[in-house]
Amino acid sequence: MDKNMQQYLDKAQVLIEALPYIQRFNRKIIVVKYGGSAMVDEELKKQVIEDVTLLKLVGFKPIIVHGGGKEISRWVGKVGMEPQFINGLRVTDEETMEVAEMVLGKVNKSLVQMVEELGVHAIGISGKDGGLLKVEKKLSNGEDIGFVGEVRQVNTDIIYDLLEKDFLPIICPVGLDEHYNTYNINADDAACAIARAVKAEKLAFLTDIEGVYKDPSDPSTLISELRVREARKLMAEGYIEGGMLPKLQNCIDAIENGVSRVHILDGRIAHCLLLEIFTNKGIGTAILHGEESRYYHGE
Ligand SMILES: Nc1ncnc2c1ncn2[C@@H]1O[C@H](COP(=O)(O)OP(=O)(O)O)[C@@H](O)[C@H]1O
Ligand SMILES: CC(=O)N[C@@H](CCC(=O)OP(=O)(O)O)C(=O)O
Repeated sequence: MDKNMQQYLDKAQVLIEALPYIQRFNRKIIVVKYGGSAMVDEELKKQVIEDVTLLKLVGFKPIIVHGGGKEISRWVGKVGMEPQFINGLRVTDEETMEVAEMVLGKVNKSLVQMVEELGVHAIGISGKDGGLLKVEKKLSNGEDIGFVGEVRQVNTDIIYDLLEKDFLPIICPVGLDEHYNTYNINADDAACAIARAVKAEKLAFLTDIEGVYKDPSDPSTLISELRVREARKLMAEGYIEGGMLPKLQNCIDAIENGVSRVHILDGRIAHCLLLEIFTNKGIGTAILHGEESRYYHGE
């Protein structure tokens, strides 16, 4: 067989291998939390958007919930303020809230634009639209950190309507409280609340690190399968810091509340989403409820 023919056959084989996964996830909701840390490289950003668009085109129902923490910090710095975080959450005064909402709105529409360019219709909304995310003030260990919201209610109607009309929803983490004040929501919190509310088949957090390390200073301690009780232990013992704290808390929350599969993936790896969904490579960290394996039965 000539070399060209072999290459075509290899490509066909890849598609055939994807078949059981396409069947498994057909019409299923997959929430992709796309973090600001994994948005800094334009080429990678394009690949993430291509992956999500492909998921949509093969019959899944992806929803993107995005962050933009790095970009917000850059703009907060530009207006002469110092970004401040407590336990991975941004201390958000009125001025910071204004900057955050502007930046998140811009990120939102840039993602919409990229999906549209690929020929799929996306609708970008914030948690304010259609009463999507109703919040209460969130405290950090009892401390007031400003306009930081905890999601109390998700209006799933708007999400289902968009999915039914075949739009790809792209959601930014800003919400309203009962008095219609604007709140900044950690994007991991928003993604988890949405995944729970729609009972997503999968929630994937795309970030800028391989996954969860037992010891963040030693990459050989990457954990492939992390059980809820181990995750709690790691947090209690202080192995989890910064932005990984809300992420892991949300992973636990999601897996304990009806989301079937929860993963932390390295958004710096080209096409990490496709690799995770369509192959048995086992990249990143899978958060598991009990003793089950991250690999589907029979694989
Ligand atoms: N034990 C740990 N394992 C992996 N990452 C950790 C750990 N502890 C802290 N981190 C930090 O968490 C960061 C990911 O959180 P964050 O920067 O908020 O990402 P995102 O913007 O994608 O939400 C990593 O870049 C890493 O520096
Ligand atoms: C309250 C809070 O921390 N809000 C986050 C919202 C954006 C976000 O979460 O972005 P990443 O996913 O890129 O970290 C912030 O202001 O940075």
